[in-house]
Amino acid sequence: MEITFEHVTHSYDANSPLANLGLNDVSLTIADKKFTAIVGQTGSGKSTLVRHINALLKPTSGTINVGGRVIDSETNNKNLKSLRKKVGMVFQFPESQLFEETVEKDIMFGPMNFGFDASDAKKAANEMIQLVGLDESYLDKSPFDLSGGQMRRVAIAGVLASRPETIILDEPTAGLDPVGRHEIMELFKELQNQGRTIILITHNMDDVANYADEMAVMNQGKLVAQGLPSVVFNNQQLIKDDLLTLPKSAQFAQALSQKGFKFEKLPITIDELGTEIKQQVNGDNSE
Ligand SMILES: Nc1ncnc2c1ncn2[C@@H]1O[C@H](COP(=O)(O)OP(=O)(O)OP(=O)(O)O)[C@@H](O)[C@H]1O
Repeated sequence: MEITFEHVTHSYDANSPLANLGLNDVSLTIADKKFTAIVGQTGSGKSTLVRHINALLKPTSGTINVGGRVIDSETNNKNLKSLRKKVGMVFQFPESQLFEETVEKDIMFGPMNFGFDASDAKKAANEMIQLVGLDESYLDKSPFDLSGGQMRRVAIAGVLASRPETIILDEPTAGLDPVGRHEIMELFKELQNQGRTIILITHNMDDVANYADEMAVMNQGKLVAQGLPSVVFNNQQLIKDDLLTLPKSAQFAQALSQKGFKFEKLPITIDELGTEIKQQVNGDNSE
């Protein structure tokens, strides 16, 4: 589903549309079926931006077009179910929203709310628990008997169970250990491979470099850059202005530049860095 923001401004001050701007005249297209990362310093407007996609927030001015559904300041709260079924949102620390007695009931809650009948919701719970890397035996457990990482997976399964076309992830791996983070990121990539649109808010630039097709950089409510990660991470001005930090491979390449290595373009993943170093070392040897 393509998502387009046109001149979207959001003021958190109900009395003054020009004060406390969470978003300031943002125009942006998020491509269908791609993996798009939204980055920016804390308070730059990332969460405010994505909360407009399922109309949790309405723009003060401007419009958002979500696969043909237009959201503007006049959008009525009453008819949002079909939109919210299509756009699943995993909030920061989603496990804090678990509340049912069993994992199964928790995962079924979303689909039931969106009109699935009980047997379809049960089937979805069964599929999704496995998709997030837990076996069926977890379905009968209390969510509160699980580890933090397991609870996170259950909460994600609950969002996936309604089979949204677009999945918005607001720092979904915050607080997870590196192995847990890797597994969850691989799951999101797999969901994209199955045809979903993935939108990820993150502070982890390695995840952006490794998984995203496109990235958008926010600062003070404005969109300051958008494009391929390999291009955006090579925008020196963004780095200089402290609007973006580099993935580790690019940082390492920068350090190597001080030791005589030359990079026309900073490599942003370990694979790219490895290839560059190999070429340069082999090149030196053959001289
Ligand atoms: N409910 C709210 N009421 C008033 N101001 C808010 C509210 N939520 C966010 N803001 C303000 O809007 C701006 C953007 O906040 P937002 O949460 O969208 O940033 P963010 O980039 O997601 O930050 P973080 O990385 O810390 O999650 C900030 O200045 C913030 O203080």
